[in-house]
Amino acid sequence: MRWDIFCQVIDNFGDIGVAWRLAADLAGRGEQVRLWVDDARALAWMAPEGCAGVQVLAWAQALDVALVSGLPGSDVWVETFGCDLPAEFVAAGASRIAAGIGRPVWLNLEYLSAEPYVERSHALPSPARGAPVAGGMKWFFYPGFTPRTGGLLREPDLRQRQAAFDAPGWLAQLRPRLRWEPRSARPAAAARLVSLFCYEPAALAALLRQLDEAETPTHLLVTSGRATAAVQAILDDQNSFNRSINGRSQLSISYLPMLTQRDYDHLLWACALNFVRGEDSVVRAIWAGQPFVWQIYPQEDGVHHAKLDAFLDRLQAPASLRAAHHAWNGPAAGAALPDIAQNLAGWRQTVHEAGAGFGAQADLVTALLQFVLEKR
Ligand SMILES: Cc1cn([C@H]2C[C@H](O)[C@@H](COP(=O)(O)OP(=O)(O)O[C@H]3O[C@@H](C)[C@H](O)[C@@H](O)[C@H]3O)O2)c(=O)[nH]c1=O
Repeated sequence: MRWDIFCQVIDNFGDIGVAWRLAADLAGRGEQVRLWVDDARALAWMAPEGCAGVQVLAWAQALDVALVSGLPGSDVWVETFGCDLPAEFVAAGASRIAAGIGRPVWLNLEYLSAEPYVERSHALPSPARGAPVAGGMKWFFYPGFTPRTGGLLREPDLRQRQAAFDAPGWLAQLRPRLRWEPRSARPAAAARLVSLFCYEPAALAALLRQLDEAETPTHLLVTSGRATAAVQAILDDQNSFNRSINGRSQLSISYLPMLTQRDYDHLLWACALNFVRGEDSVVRAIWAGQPFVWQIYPQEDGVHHAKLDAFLDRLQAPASLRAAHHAWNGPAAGAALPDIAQNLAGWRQTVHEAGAGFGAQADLVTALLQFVLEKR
């Protein structure tokens, strides 16, 4: 089938990250995908090699009815995260339908949540704005953690790639690309690797302090962008610097370049603990099977706290892992960060068991293909 996937970049990398992963997964299964995006800049580092079967187009091109009318028609329209399809694109599709040339299935791929409403809302229709198009219906497709949802993105070859992964070899080629933070300890060969992808968590200084004062060395691999800026802001602030990096000097810090999406997976597989954020990387952390702490995308009205708790319930997280998440996501005066070294083995077990359960369910693209075939 041919797919038109639309993506509007609001902020950060999750919109384009999810849209790209979906497009590439579909193409990997033989589907033809046009990905329309209003800001494709992140793809230059996320997926520099592109993907056979995925054509990236500028959103602005979809406003050109003549251009769209000249393209081959498609079988499925996907608007990611409620971005409305351009009226011009819908109009071009409507004339095609009026001429009896196909009728696309129109979907809205929603945000990921473990909350109960997802099972209730998944696969519900709603009257589409371009009513005569697509049978007048647009379908809500919700990713999720249970069989009554649309599932989680997981490429069919993921397990194989993971099993063949050579962590020491991958880390050796990464090393020359790292930028060492001179205010931290020198990287120790035997250090535990921890990756950090976050916004500005209130407990970041506490984490640095704990790792620095631990019994054993840690090498913190800090992702490019906000995580790097957040760590540097703590180190630059003399007060919190003194409070954070003043112990046994067990913590070394390196800054990563922007990694490709594939290499970000490799990072998660290579580390003994991953701090992840947003929608896409938390799913990748689950598949990595290593313990993780998730910083959920904060929403102004605070509704993300309920969303976080629903996720922790779904994970069957033990009290220590819940406390870690509450400290990591909490307000400045929130819960204390539990001792990581003491809890790591238990957290690994939790992630392992939850991942096995989620992995036994149909993945999102499998579910999506089946859904589209039913609605055609
Ligand atoms: C750090 C890093 C990330 N990535 C990728 C992994 C993911 O696909 C993507 C990051 O996306 P996320 O994990 O979702 O986190 P994010 O915080 O960047 O994106 C957020 O965007 C908001 C608009 C959404 O509402 C949030 O739910 C969330 O998705 O970037 C790389 O490819 N290379 C890297 O070096």
